[in-house]
Amino acid sequence: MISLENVTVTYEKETEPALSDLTLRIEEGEFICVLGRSGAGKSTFIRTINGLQALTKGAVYVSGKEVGQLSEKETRRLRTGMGMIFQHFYLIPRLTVKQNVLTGRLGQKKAYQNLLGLFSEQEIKQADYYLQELGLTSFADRRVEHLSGGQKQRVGIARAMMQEPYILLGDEPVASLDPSISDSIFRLVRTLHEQRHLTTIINVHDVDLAKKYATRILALKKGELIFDGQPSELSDEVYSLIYEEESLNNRAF
Ligand SMILES: Nc1ncnc2c1ncn2[C@@H]1O[C@H](COP(=O)(O)OP(=O)(O)OP(=O)(O)O)[C@@H](O)[C@H]1O
Repeated sequence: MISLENVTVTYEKETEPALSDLTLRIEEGEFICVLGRSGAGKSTFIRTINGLQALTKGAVYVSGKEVGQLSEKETRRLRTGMGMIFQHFYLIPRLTVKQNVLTGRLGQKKAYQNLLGLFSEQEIKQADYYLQELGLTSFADRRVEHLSGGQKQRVGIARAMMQEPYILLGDEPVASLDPSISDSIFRLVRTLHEQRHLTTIINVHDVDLAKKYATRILALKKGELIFDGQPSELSDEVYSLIYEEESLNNRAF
């Protein structure tokens, strides 16, 4: 359902590509974790899927359509179908938990409805449903600036689910959270993934989380795909390859 064909991204003024000739297919309903050292290309990879990243070469297809060739309207529809969760949550601090969750619907509404903050009864019911699913009902009227990191990420997930996405993308969603909270966030995401057959693609630093929750692991190193396999296939050798330091000889001083 998602395919990348020879995708290369080289940022302006950079000599090395951030993604180098990536070709792979992701099927509906997979739970993918993307591993790699800092700067390996994980965020760039996620952005190629939701069309936020211009490609230097190659093409990305989602549901058979080439992402870079969509009209504005089609791009908006594509993004509505993709929920995103982020390391820094990107919530609106002064709004309540429930108001933040409701903003997940804004992409599907007309501008005047957004301006007036109009939500239908059905949307409010849906927000209540996700608040409950994510254990946030008792926080619904609290401003998000007063929540803990784990609670904020649960709001982020509920907001993403309000889009009724068929793809969930996560860019280091647990990087600022402690290990037990990170595990509970992954458990929630895995449950939503299973209930809704969500295709889920998440960047993560923690290899144990990837092994515990993913159905498939990808690893990037300097923009190249160096591992694509089942969690059980991620051996110590592969692990070392992903995370080894560059040798001093190869380092530019
Ligand atoms: N806007 C940009 N302009 C120039 N170079 C960039 C830009 N964004 C990323 N890069 C470079 O591209 C490479 C890949 O970056 P990317 O953010 O995709 O990696 P990452 O694996 O997500 O890293 P991290 O785990 O630190 O978030 C890095 O060398 C980075 O410095």
